[in-house]
Amino acid sequence: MMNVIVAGAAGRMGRRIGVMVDRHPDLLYTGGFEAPGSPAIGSDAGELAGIGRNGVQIGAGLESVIDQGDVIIDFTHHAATMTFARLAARHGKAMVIGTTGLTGDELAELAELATAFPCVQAPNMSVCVNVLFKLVKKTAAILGDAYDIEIIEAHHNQKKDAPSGTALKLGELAAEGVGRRLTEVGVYERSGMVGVRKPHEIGIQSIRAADIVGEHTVFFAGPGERLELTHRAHTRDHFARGATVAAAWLENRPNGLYTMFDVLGLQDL
Ligand SMILES: NC(=O)C1=CN([C@@H]2O[C@H](COP(=O)(O)OP(=O)(O)OC[C@H]3O[C@@H](n4cnc5c(N)ncnc54)[C@H](O)[C@@H]3O)[C@@H](O)[C@H]2O)C=CC1
Ligand SMILES: O=C(O)C1=N[C@H](C(=O)O)C[C@H](O)C1
Repeated sequence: MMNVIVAGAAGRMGRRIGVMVDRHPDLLYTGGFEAPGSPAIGSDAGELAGIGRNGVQIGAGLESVIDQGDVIIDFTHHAATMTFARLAARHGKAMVIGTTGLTGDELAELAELATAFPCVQAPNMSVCVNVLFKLVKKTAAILGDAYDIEIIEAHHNQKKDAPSGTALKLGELAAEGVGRRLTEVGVYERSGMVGVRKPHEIGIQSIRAADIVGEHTVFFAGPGERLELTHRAHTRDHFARGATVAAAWLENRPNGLYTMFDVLGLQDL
């Protein structure tokens, strides 16, 4: 049994994670917190999640609740995530990080910190998106440079980061499939007389509209045809369920930085 602390418990994901923790037989919702100053502080976590009062009072910041759980599930903001990871390392707590927008330096620090605690970090906790990750790298390797690769992602109009963490990971894996790095070939904006498309570019474009939960399409466009691989999320529940599966998977796990490939057993595919 793992006692769970939900970071950002009042958020879109935090509330659904509360539901999925409550449904998971090996998890117990024992702590939750929000940013200092949040109106949710002091309220009941169960009521926030819509599962009925559970007696867990929302705290102000992780330090106020860190002794209430074994694993922290974090879907907040990248700068906050790093603060939580430093605390988790100090207190030997496990962590599931779904928050996106982490910088290269933050990801490097996280890898270092994770020598002191077990952590699953993934820009997308959905089973099918992690299958898509595998398919995209293999498809890029099969089709090679004869096919232009482009990515379009669409999310709700409240999303703060762009491109999505999922789109960036799709781009990284597609680039790896053709033996390159996204940092060399990624193109994130085309506006004005941009000239003809350079060979090997991987364009990533973002749509932000209404309440779109999350959609990603990878285009492999070649002479006279194209292949489109698309994932569409219907609700946030599959992300939240994936996060709870990861939290349970971390019980008695050695320290280290893991991905959803490890959790789902996809690492060797
Ligand atoms: N990995 C995945 O499968 C998924 C990742 N995400 C990512 O999760 C993050 C959150 O997304 P949403 O829930 O839609 O955002 P949201 O804005 O609805 O929720 C974020 C919550 O975190 C809280 N928060 C911010 N700073 C905090 C701090 N210092 N301490 C405690 N709480 C703090 C906010 O008050 C808010 O309640 C984003 O980075 C998003 O890209 C979202 C869905 C799936
Ligand atoms: O902000 C969201 O909502 C989502 N963010 C993640 C991302 O940035 O990839 C995952 C999912 O697409 C939903």
